[in-house]
Amino acid sequence: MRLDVVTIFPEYLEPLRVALLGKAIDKGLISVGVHNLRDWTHDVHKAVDDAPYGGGPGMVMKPTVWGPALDDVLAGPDGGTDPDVLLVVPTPAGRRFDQATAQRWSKEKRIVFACGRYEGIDQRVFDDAARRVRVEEVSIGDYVLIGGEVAVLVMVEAVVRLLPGVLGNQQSHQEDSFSDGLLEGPSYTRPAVWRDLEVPPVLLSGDHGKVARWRHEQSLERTRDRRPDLLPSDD
Ligand SMILES: CN1CCC[C@H](Cn2ccc3ccc(-c4n[nH]c(N)c4C#N)cc32)C1
Repeated sequence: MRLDVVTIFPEYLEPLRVALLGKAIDKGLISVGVHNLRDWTHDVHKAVDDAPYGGGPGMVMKPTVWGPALDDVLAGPDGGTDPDVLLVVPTPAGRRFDQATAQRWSKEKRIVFACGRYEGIDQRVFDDAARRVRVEEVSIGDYVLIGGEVAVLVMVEAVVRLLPGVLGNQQSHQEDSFSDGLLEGPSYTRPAVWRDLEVPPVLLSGDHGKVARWRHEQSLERTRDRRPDLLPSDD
C-alpha cells in the first residue's frame, strides 16, 4: 500500500516512521510519502491561506495552492491522475471513520491524505478532485482538533495494522474491539495475584471453551455498560 500525506507540518507525521509502522515500511509492506504544501506556493511569503468569502472567523486554505499540490500527488506513473487512488480529507464535518472504514481502506492500493489547517480547505479543491478520483471526507470523532495531521496518524495506524504481516500475531486484530461489534473485555498477565487483586480463576482453568464463553460475556457486559449504541436494537 502506498500512502501520501500533504501537510504544512511534515514533522507532525514523523511518528509514521516509528515502531510497528516503521517496521512495516522497512519490510516494504507500505511506502509513505509526506509532502510540504508550501512547496506549491507561489509567493515569497509562501501563503497557503486567505480570508473566507462571506466573512467569518479564521482563514481558509487556498485552492490555487492545494489544486496543483493534489494534481502532482494524485498523479500516476503516466503523469495523469491515478484513477485508483483514494483521496481522504479529515474534517470534523466528515462521515464517521470507524473500524469498518479501516477494514475497507486496508484493501486500497493508494491513499492520499489532505491535511487541512486554519478553518479548512476551499471546498472547490475536493469538488475538482472528485471529477478524477474517489474522495472521502471523514471525521475521527465528535470533537474539534486544530488540523488534520493527528487524524491522519489515527487513521493510518488503524488501517496499516490490518495489513497482512504488520502485526506479529495475525489473529490479534480478529479479536479487536469492534471487529465482532463488541468492545474487547479485560486482559490479565502474571502475576496471578497483584496487590491482593486476583486474576479471574476461569483464566487459569485451562478450559478453552469456558475461557471463550467468559470473555464473550465480559465483552457483552462492557459493551452494555459503556457503548450500548453498539448493540443491536431490540425492536
Ligand atoms: C473551528 N474550526 C472548525 C473547522 C475545523 C478547524 C480545524 N481544522 C482544520 C482542518 C481540520 C481537519 C480535521 C479536524 C478535525 N477536528 N475534529 C475531528 N474529528 C477532525 C477530523 N478528522 C479539524 C481541522 C477548526
